[in-house]
Amino acid sequence: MSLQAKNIQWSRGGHLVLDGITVEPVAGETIGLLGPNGSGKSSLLSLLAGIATPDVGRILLDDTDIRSLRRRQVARRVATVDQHADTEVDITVIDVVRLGRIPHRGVFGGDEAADARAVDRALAHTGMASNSHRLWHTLSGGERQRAQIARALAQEPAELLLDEPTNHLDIAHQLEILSLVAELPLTSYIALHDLNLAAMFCDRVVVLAQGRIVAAGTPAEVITEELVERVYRVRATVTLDAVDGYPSVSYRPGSTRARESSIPG
Ligand SMILES: Nc1ncnc2c1ncn2[C@@H]1O[C@H](COP(=O)(O)OP(=O)(O)OP(=O)(O)O)[C@@H](O)[C@H]1O
Repeated sequence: MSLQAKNIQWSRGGHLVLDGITVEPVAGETIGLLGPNGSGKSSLLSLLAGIATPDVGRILLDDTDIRSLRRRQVARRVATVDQHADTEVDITVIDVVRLGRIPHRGVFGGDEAADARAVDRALAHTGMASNSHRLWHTLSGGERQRAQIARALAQEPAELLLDEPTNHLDIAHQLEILSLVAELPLTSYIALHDLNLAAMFCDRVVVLAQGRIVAAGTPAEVITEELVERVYRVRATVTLDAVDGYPSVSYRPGSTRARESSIPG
């Protein structure tokens, strides 16, 4: 159940962006979308969010094709945090978080008490309650990212889609944001470039290359030296963490990029 992609194909400008994509998370799982630049991670997220529509295949929200749902119905279930989630308008954190309640408002307004409770819960969950009246331009990158996640949580979604949520964050904030997301009782899809962070925080990972799935499974099954070389053309040593058992990647100088890609088509 949950939010699933079934045999998706999607082209843009005559270019096959995604082909034969099936991802079927169990409710509550954190799914890492991995793959080189241009492999299709953001495109898949936009299809899962219902922002774009596949040419072939279906995006199912539980058992319902997302195409048959109204925008507002989807937004009540699926929240997104974009790579470039930012605002030029200098509003306060709490006003940003309140935007998450828009899908819950009807023509005659919404339930103000429920809105306030959801906003308070989202601020508390992301550790932003004490920052709620700060102006956007005074926030650090990590605080802005937390505010955007709070806005998504105020939506009270069952599914959360995040496109490189750790971009531009220092390592402490990367760990903090991903711990926060992984602990949420939601189904999450996270596009990530950092294989070590994906290994630490994702229940399962899906690796895309040239718009196709080239590997999928638990991080320990998927993130191997062979995979890193085949997909990224980079030599690496992969060891299993002695305490937690997840794979840990150390890169070795001297990539293998010069060789022709052998990614299966
Ligand atoms: N609207 C579009 N028109 C033409 N090509 C597109 C369009 N959207 C995506 N693409 C192409 O689809 C491919 C996948 O892009 P996408 O942004 O999904 O990859 P990505 O894995 O998220 O990349 P990155 O890691 O660089 O963010 C790229 O080759 C991109 O140029």
